[in-house]
Amino acid sequence: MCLDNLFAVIVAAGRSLRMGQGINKQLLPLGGIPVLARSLQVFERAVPVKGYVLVAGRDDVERFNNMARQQWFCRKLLSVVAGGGSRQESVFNGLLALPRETAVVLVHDGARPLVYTGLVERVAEAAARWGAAIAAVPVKDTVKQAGPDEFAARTLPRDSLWLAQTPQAFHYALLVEAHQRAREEKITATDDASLVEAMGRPVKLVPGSYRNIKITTPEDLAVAEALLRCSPENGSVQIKSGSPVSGDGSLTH
Ligand SMILES: Nc1ccn([C@@H]2O[C@H](COP(=O)(O)OP(=O)(O)OP(=O)(O)O)[C@@H](O)[C@H]2O)c(=O)n1
Ligand SMILES: C[C@](O)(CO)[C@H](O)COP(=O)(O)O
Repeated sequence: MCLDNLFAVIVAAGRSLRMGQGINKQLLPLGGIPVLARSLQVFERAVPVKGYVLVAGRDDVERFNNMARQQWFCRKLLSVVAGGGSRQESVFNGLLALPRETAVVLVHDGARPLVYTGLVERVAEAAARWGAAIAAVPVKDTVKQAGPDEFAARTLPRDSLWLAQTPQAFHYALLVEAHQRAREEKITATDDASLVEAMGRPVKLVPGSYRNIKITTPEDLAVAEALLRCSPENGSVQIKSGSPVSGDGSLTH
């Protein structure tokens, strides 16, 4: 599938509970620019992206729309819609607001402001080719699965573990179907790729960047500030030796 009709959904309708009481992390300054503004600017600069829908908290729709258009000069912004009680619901609301001609859709967390155009484009290209693709990075720590009372029940084989990031990209019809089936079958997930996997469809892993962190707790903002002051724009991970790598450089899993 070609990338002629590539659109995006940027989700920013969460409650920022892990950041602290009464804070909207999307508007916290990062290097003097709001977190969300940084994320949106990357999609403004990503040439293949024709436009995007922003999903905001129900009480923030008008405010985010005004800021995006008047302060952040978001020319590709198609509309701002209200989110839902979960990230999954917010994504679905965004999908329904996209143009009918959408062929491939990118879904990105507004809380990941250090994303960069190269990663957006690579994930979109992989999704156009394979149907579904996500940015991901290899796990660096050893991961334990907890049993009851927080005793380590199992150590997971680190070589096969990746941390999913966003953007995540899909053939539009596939992602809409995955969300619709999840609603019917009461499947909930913390990322969109899980819903596609639940349909038995493969999801390509595209090497992301350890810089592409999600601003979740206060420490993340401090890390992001430090990252802004150092390391290159696109710190893509080096593909691990021995990982199955397909011709386009993305990884199978
Ligand atoms: N109902 C929701 C929940 C999350 N998100 C968005 O999904 C991204 C990832 O979610 P997360 O980092 O968990 O954000 P919050 O839900 O705001 O964080 P918390 O769980 O700490 O409240 C964020 O950009 C967030 O705004 C959303 O649009 N709608
Ligand atoms: C989609 C995601 O960013 C992939 O790592 C993550 O699952 C979002 O989780 P959150 O709890 O909604 O932040």
